[in-house]
Amino acid sequence: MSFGSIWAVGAGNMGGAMLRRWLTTGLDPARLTVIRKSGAAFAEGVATLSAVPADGDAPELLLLGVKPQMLDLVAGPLAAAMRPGTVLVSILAGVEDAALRARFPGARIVRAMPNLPVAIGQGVVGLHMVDDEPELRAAIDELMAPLGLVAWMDDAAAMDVVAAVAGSGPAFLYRFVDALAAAGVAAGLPVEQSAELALATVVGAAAQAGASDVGPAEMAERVASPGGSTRKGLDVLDGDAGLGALMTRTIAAAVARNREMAAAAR
Ligand SMILES: NC(=O)C1=CN([C@@H]2O[C@H](COP(=O)(O)OP(=O)(O)OC[C@H]3O[C@@H](n4cnc5c(N)ncnc54)[C@H](OP(=O)(O)O)[C@@H]3O)[C@@H](O)[C@H]2O)C=CC1
Ligand SMILES: O=C(O)[C@@H]1CCC=N1
Repeated sequence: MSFGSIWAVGAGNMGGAMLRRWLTTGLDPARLTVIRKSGAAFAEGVATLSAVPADGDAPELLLLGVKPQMLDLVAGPLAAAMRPGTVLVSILAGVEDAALRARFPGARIVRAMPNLPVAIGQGVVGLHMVDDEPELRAAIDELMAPLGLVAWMDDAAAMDVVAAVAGSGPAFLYRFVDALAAAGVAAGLPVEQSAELALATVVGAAAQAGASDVGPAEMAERVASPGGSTRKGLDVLDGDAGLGALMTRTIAAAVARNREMAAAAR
């Protein structure tokens, strides 16, 4: 990895998942300092602090992983501690490049939008950088590669959509699993068995789709025998008020909230 020293400010569900994956794929814990509100130990060999050190050696890379609403609590002390040229990777939903630049003058800013499956190397990380710095881009690619699929977005506005589709996406899928299980119960399956079958079905189907050389639409066709029961179910999902309309509203609501958080940070 090209970055010698890393500070992570915030190491909760998302920041923590990224850091743990980096540690399990070879990041030397001695190069990482975690700064989190509680100061609770993060991982063996990783220095953990409860506040930004006033006189510490500024890092080469800063991973900003607090909630967007906490940005102004940490920005002042962090900006004072950073050196010109520090790379700041922000995973804050919504918060735009200009808002980060205003708070961290002199930093080289990269926005990243990850999701929780990065913990097992099967996540998605959307990336956006305003400045054209090919070397930095290559270093960020190398940093993110162990986390899963990496996708650079040219358009900054697309990051709010990436946050909804990929960042929030796992939560939407978990709801689908629960809804499938609940529907199974409503149709007569025992509660625990329905939950087990629904989860195993989604895990197996997702893994197969991921390994397939045909798209999900064709995969669905292979399940639906002509005149069979899957077609009847798909007719419901594909209807006017079906899954397409529901997902459009779901993503629109999440994107709108990301844009609200962006506005609040301006
Ligand atoms: N959760 C997700 O799936 C995704 C989240 N994100 C983004 O990640 C960011 C973090 O979200 P998430 O991990 O879910 O949130 P969490 O609440 O799980 O983690 C927040 C982290 O911030 C730390 N923190 C809070 N206040 C301070 C402070 N004043 N100084 C230093 N550290 C502080 C907390 O410390 P402590 O550990 O001590 O409590 C914690 O480590 C958000 O900006 C969100 O938009 C992006 C994509 C997906
Ligand atoms: O809910 C949130 O605000 C963040 C953004 C993407 C996933 N979690």
